[in-house]
Amino acid sequence: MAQSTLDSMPGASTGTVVITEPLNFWGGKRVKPREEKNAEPVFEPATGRVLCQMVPCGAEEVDEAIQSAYAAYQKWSKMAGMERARVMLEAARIIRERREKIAKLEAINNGKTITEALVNIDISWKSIEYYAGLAGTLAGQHIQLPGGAFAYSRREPLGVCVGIGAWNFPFVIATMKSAPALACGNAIVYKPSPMAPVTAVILAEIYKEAGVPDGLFCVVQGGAETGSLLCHHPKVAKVSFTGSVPTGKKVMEMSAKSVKQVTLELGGKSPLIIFKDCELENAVKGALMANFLTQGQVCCNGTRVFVQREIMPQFLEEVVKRTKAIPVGDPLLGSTRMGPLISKPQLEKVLGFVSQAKKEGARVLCGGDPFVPSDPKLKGGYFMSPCVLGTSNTLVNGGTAHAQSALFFNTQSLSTDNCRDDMTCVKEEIFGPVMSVLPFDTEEEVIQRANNTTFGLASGVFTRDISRAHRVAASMEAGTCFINNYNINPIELPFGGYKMSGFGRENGQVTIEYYSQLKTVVVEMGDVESLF
Ligand SMILES: NC(=O)c1ccc[n+]([C@@H]2O[C@H](COP(=O)([O-])OP(=O)(O)OC[C@H]3O[C@@H](n4cnc5c(N)ncnc54)[C@H](O)[C@@H]3O)[C@@H](O)[C@H]2O)c1
Ligand SMILES: O=CCc1c[nH]cn1
Repeated sequence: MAQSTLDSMPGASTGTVVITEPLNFWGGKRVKPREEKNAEPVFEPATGRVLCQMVPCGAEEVDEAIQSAYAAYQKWSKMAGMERARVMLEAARIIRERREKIAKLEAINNGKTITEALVNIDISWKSIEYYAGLAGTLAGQHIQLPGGAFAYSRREPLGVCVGIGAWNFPFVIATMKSAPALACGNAIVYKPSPMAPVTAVILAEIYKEAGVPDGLFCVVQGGAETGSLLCHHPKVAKVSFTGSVPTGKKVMEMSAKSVKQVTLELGGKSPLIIFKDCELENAVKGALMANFLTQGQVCCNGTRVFVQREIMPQFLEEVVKRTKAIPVGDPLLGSTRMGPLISKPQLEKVLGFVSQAKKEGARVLCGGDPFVPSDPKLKGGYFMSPCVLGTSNTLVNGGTAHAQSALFFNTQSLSTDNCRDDMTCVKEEIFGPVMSVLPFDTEEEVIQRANNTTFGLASGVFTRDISRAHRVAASMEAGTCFINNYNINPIELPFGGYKMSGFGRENGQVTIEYYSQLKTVVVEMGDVESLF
């Protein structure tokens, strides 16, 4: 049974898959929902068809999963790091071997293109390999004390951790949380997003096949209520959350009641700053990578694109030309570069942001409309054309933008900048394929404007001036700054937010700190000197 969903993948095409197997996993096996009455349909975004039913877990099921994780933790935490590493490496190997099938299922459930889904699955097995490599290195310190006494510290796991994930990177988020957690000797109960529930259970089966104790990686399905049960459970030591700021605040509040450790990976509205001395073609490519991966549904996207005024016309001409050329359509075709958004409400929300932007004075330079692919089976899908919002007087009235630059950008009185910092589309996270382009004049000004947000997940700068690049990177109030590229997030690099984009880190060595704790052991070698 474990393999049947994946086994149907090689021949599967968009609009053909229906999943009926249970999506919960604990005690080493898939578990049927106790009652089906609260089942929610999960849609295939490319077609609008029902892919499966997601049945939320109630209190008893959550408790069963956590008890099973706790039992597994008792065994796993006593194993040496090298022994854990061996099992994890086997899990990474199995994922690598099945990468095409898992990627296909991910693309069907999420709508991201198969090309991106394959990259995501590769990040996932690399994450497990990376933390397997660190598992054997976990160690404490020896500290000599006066009189022959000494102390040592032990790096110990936390216990049962909970992972709560967003829908945009379902398999990646499940591995990014479980890999460091397991390397440190913890067990983890993972709740995927109710909109993307199908691949977390595949990961659970793979860990089991690789040899983890039954219960070590559990999957409970559900939405807010199930998430809240997890955050309140007394046997849970830590909650690692990926999602929106409003939900993150709730998770923190609930976890505070029993003083659970928390990692929050939240949303963003990141700035990408393009100076006039940049290599323009790379800057344009960077802006597209910063905005349109996974249909723009990426937390660290650089959606506020600040372009130095002198190069705005050339930049816009090129960025609009390339955006218009993005092939939108069937996510399972190798030639597609943009699939559907995750859901109908998300599509409507994003289109609503575009309408609002127009009302507030922005000009749609391209896209921003519902898109109906020519393939009849995709008629019910949640597609839209990728959108660039910019300045009204570029690329209009015929003539090239370049020719118009003297008129509209070099003469103060004629410059009409329709994307402004106070617009909704520039202030709020849209989470769709919408790029807002804003002009700027000086470095000092753009740094101030870039940081003028409550978010702080990522940032980027394109310039050939090496000193400026590092000066700007140091000034950004954000967890990451990309210089002359964007959205490069290999597993070795710490990832996380400043300000309201969250705290704690995922990826990189530092994440070991967030899934372990130090115990100090003090050893007396002589007699006790008592004051009493
Ligand atoms: N920083 C990062 O690494 C990162 C990565 C991916 C997505 N995100 C962010 O996630 C958001 C999009 O994802 P989303 O729409 O799934 O976010 P969301 O906050 O709506 O949901 C995230 C998860 O929280 C669960 N949840 C909802 N209410 C809950 C509650 N009261 N208690 C416990 N759990 C609850 C959901 O079921 C889901 O699993 C965006 O803001 C995006 O920027 C951040
Ligand atoms: O949506 C965010 C995706 C991401 C990239 N690296 C870590 N999370």
